[in-house]
Amino acid sequence: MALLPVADALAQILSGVTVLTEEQVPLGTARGRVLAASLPALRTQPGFDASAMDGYAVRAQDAVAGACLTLIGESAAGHGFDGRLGPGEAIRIFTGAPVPDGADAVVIQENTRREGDRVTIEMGAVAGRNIRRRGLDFIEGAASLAAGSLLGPRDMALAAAMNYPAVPVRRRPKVAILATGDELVLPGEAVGRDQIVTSNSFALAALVEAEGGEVLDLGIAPDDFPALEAAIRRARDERVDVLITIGGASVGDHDLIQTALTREGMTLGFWKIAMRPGKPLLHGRLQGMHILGLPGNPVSAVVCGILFLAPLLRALLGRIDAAVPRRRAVFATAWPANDLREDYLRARFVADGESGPPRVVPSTPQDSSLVGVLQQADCLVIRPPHAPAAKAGDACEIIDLRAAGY
Ligand SMILES: Nc1nc2c(c(=O)[nH]1)N[C@H]1C(S)=C(S)[C@@H](COP(=O)(O)OP(=O)(O)OC[C@H]3O[C@@H](n4cnc5c(N)ncnc54)[C@H](O)[C@@H]3O)O[C@H]1N2
Ligand code: MOO
Repeated sequence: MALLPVADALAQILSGVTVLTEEQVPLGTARGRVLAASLPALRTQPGFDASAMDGYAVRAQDAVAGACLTLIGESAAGHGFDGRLGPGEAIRIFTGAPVPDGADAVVIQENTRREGDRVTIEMGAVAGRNIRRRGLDFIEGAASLAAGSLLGPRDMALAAAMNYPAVPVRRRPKVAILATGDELVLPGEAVGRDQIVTSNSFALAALVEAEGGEVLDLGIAPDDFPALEAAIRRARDERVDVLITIGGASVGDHDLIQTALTREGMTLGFWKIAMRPGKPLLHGRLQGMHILGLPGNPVSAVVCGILFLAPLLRALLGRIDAAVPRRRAVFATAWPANDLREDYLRARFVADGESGPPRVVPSTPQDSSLVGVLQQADCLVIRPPHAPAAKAGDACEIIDLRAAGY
């Protein structure tokens, strides 16, 4: 059976996505959430012409160098001056305070000399100088935050300044994670002679949380149908949006996950893709659930998580930037030709101080069981199917794992 190309597998997963419903959350809890609607400004900022400096509000035509003006009052932030500035007059003003009617410039106090209620201008004023015009920042009604954006600290500042006490965001996707295998124990448990510690469940839970999802941890199921089917039913009963299974996806006698999922009602989308690591990836739907059956090898599970689970979660959240970003790099060493599977090589950047695209060295060995190599990697080098042998200096495409926060 021909293996499905990586791009087709991703397109198939994303084609079945319905964006999640929206909910209102208090602004203070909205960091990391995805906006469900664009937010127009609810006010104009600044709402009045405001001083950018501490000094004196003046009429520029009066405040020439050497002029002596009469001080008639004060305008402070939160306490503006009620009257109007007349010819030959000045008003003491502070940063953020409303510029009084009649004034058209602010002279900073370092450029003046003050004696009682007299202010001598030492450097002439320029009309408009040191004044932030009303609406300089944003205007009421103008759309400033786009639907589908992920709210970070700077977005929070703008939403607050625009006067939103709460914002409409997408519901968090709920993701069940099921590790499978008789050999698995949890970190800290006694590890028998034939056993290993589950690592994938932790990587994938972290990935789900980093992408704004909520994890339902289904723990570890042994390689038997009753246990697997009970876990699948639990995910279905909890109405999760995505069920991730780890392991048991290949062709061995103990690889039961596809049969268990099918028995529980899954409609298979695809199984086996032209990718290394990640060949036995499985995708299907069971009622409302998206199902991703990830291979058990730790690198395969994590790379499939980055390539397929992250975009799936972003699509469910309606994110504008659903694709995992790729960038150009160059090989710092030679690398052999590729076969029919699209390869995602764990690689490190060469810190040689040179400018230009990053130079990368694929790690050796590339075995998909190596958690240590994966953790040390800076990026994944993408090798298209049948890519010819590369020599040092040849261009390549990478996923920058560190920049992506993975
Ligand atoms: N005859 C063939 N054998 C295999 C093929 C194939 O095409 N023909 N594909 C290989 C590829 S590629 C992969 S990838 C693996 C995937 O196998 P499974 O998805 O069935 O995974 P398991 O056999 O259950 O486990 C593989 C490996 O990973 C370890 N593992 C499993 N779960 C975890 C976990 N939660 N944390 C850490 N490590 C885990 C498990 O102990 C095994 O060592 O199949 C190849 N075989
Ligand atoms: O594709 Mo498997 O994922 O090479 O190790």
